[in-house]
Order: sequence, then C-alpha cells, then structure tokens
Amino acid sequence: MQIGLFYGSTTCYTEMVAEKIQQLLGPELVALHNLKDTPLSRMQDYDILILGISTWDFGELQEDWEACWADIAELDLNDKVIALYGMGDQIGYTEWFQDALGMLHHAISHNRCDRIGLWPNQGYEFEASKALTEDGQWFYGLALDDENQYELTDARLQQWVDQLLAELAAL
Ligand SMILES: Cc1cc2nc3c(=O)[nH]c(=O)nc-3n(C[C@H](O)[C@H](O)[C@H](O)COP(=O)(O)O)c2cc1C
Repeated sequence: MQIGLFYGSTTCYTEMVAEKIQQLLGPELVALHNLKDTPLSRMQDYDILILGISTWDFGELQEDWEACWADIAELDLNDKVIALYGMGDQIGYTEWFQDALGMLHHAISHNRCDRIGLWPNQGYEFEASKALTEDGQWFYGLALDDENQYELTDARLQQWVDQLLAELAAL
C-alpha cells in the first residue's frame, strides 16, 4: 500500500502538517508531493490519496491549487480512496473558515471514489464555512487551525490518522 499526499502551501503550515501525517502513518507508506513542483497527473500513481489545502484571501484557494484548478475537473480519480485536510483561521477569517477545503471536496465530487476522513465540527467557533456537509455536522476532511488552536493540532492529527487506518481497514 502506498499513499500519495499532495498539498499546496504558501507559508509552510500545510506542508508541516503533511510531514507530520507522513511521520504518523510511516515514512515508507506516504510519499509527499508539493503541488508547486508536481503535476496533478501524478495522483494516478496511487490508489490512496491525501490532499491538503489552505484557504487564503477571504475564501480563496491556496495559490498552487488555484494554478491547476481547471485541470481537476479532468482528473480521473475513480476507484481511489481519498481523504482531505485543510488549514484555516476561524477567528481572523470567521466567515470563510476552511472554504478551500469545501471547494476541493466539490471539485473532485464527480469521481466515483471512497471518501474517508470526514471530521466532526465540534471544538471550533466560526460564522460560516463552505467545508461543511449539508447537515452542517462534519467537515469534508480534517480541519486544522494553527493560528488559534495550534496546541490541538497534534492530538487532532493522531486521532485523524487512527480514524483513516480504521476506515481503510473496513473498506
Ligand atoms: C492573508 C491571509 C488570508 C487568509 N484567508 C483565510 C480565509 O479566508 N479562510 C481561512 O480559513 N483561513 C485564512 N487564512 C489562514 C490560512 O489558511 C492559514 O494561515 C494557513 O495555516 C496557511 O497555510 P499555508 O501556509 O500552508 O498556506 C488566511 C491567512 C492569511 C495570511
């Protein structure tokens, strides 16, 4: 089993989390790919994908994701297992918290794939987010806020990685 972790990161927060996920799951299991220097097509090399994105500029995409955004619609991710995580700031950008995570969810939703790693919305305070499921109960992936809840990040990551492994085992 090989997992491809693809991320875009402007000030390295999403990248640092990618490295932590790699350490938690096992360096031999997870290959890291920065979208700044990796084409989206490399996602085809993996059966299991973790995609990391941060939200910028009042609900906008991180710049490296934005640069390849038009190509995501063309991407064939059928039959893959996919987990998402996002970085955001629930106080500074409370009306747009984690919006890019929601945009990424919708951008890949044309694929017939197994989605794992949804994350409960408890423990956050924000006005609005495009990253919530229709019932408002779940984020489409792990939502991290290193601006305001840095002290929670490691425990959330450990719990999420355990959840991913359990969900993978149950597929
Ligand atoms: C100028 C600026 C705009 C931001 N806009 C948002 C936003 O609209 N929504 C949000 O949830 N977080 C927002 N953030 C917070 C970033 O997503 C957060 O700092 C994240 O950790 C950055 O990750 P990166 O360095 O990997 O790109 C913003 C941060 C900055 C500096």
